[in-house]
Amino acid sequence: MLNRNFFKLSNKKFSCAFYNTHRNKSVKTGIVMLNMGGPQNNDQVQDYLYRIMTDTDMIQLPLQKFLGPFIAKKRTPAVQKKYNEIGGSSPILKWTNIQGELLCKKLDDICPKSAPHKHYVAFRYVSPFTEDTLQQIENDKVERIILFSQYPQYSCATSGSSFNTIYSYYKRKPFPQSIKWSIIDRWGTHPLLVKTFAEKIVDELNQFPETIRSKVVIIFSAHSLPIEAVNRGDSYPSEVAATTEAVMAKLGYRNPYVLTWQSRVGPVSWLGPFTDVAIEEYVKKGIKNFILVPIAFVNEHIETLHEMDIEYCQDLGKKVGVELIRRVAAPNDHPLFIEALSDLVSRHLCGEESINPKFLLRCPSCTNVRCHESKQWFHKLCSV
Ligand SMILES: C=CC1=C(C)c2cc3[nH]c(cc4nc(cc5[nH]c(cc1n2)c(C)c5CCC(=O)O)C(CCC(=O)O)=C4C)c(C)c3C=C
Ligand code: FES
Ligand SMILES: [Fe+2]
Repeated sequence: MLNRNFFKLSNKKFSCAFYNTHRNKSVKTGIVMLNMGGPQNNDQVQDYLYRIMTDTDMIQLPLQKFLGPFIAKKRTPAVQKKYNEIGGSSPILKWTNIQGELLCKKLDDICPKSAPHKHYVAFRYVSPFTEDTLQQIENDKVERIILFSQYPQYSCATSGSSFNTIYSYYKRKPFPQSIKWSIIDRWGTHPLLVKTFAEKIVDELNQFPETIRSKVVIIFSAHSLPIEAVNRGDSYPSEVAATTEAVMAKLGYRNPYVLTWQSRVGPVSWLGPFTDVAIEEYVKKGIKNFILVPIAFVNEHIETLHEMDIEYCQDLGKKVGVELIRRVAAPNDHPLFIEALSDLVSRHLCGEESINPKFLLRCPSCTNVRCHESKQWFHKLCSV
């Protein structure tokens, strides 16, 4: 039997204080920070790419068992070179640990009854792997777990793959019945996340001469998705657009803006318009001042530090004749962003939310059996 009570959906709004005074024993709470992760050194790059390119939740390729490893191997030297150019490793682990520590410190203050809170990093394609982290949580005898996707916008390729991995892990081994579970699957329009981006954009806008400031084009750029996934009904494109609109609303729509897509990989069609093409085409149209905003990831990574900073701002900007282009930093350890994280988690701890009904609905054209089984499994967890 699974422990399901915690998942009952409730419209009741409890304050943390109310909740805490009605609990008679402290709980030790694990915040599981789900993400794809990035290689810590050159030696990890090929395995990392292999795991991505053979993950059928992430991408579906013809003859994937052969083509996936082939692309991974072929891509390895170029990707190693990129990581070398940004310091030799992906900063995702470093930032996730900083964010987790700041988050738990805040939670210990605002929700003392569920303290001590401890963050766990659960990566999909590199250590610390999700499976090892789940085992660690059991070893630590954690009483309560918040599964917290670190992708603000939900995609079956990213967040979905992480949740499916948790399902697959427990399909193979006994489920720890004593643990209470809660899920944060998406949060792309959280007011404090939106405010974080808006403040960072204003900081960058202020670096432009006043005479051109209002004309600077804000390019919101997110990792692209294969067209096949878009047509299947993956909600990521609309959720990224929702974040973009919320940020622009916060800024009073003061500048022209556009949403574009970057980082296409492998021989499939990807959602456009592409960020590099947009920059080039706007310059041709006489628009030469830009701010780039990485809107779909919460910490620096290869795509901000290499693709945006080096390939777009530096190399492409020079080649096509950009006047000024600046990149907004990822949320990282911005205090407002840490507030956003702690607000999201504390709502779960206080019983206001446990799972989002949208999480249980598959894409209209999903044929992935693992999605079906995984959603059913999470649904059982939710219904008593
Ligand atoms: C193979 C298909 C891929 C899909 C679909 C995809 C979607 C997707 N990815 C992110 C966020 C990130 N991806 C990152 C790296 C990365 N992504 C893919 C492939 C797909 N991503 C590869 C092969 C790689 C490795 C790098 C490369 O070969 O270029 C990263 C960076 C990690 C780091 O180490 O810094 C992020 C972040 C999102 C949000 C997304 C959307 C649905
Ligand atoms: S691909 Fe979206 S639910 Fe399966
Ligand atoms: Fe990616």
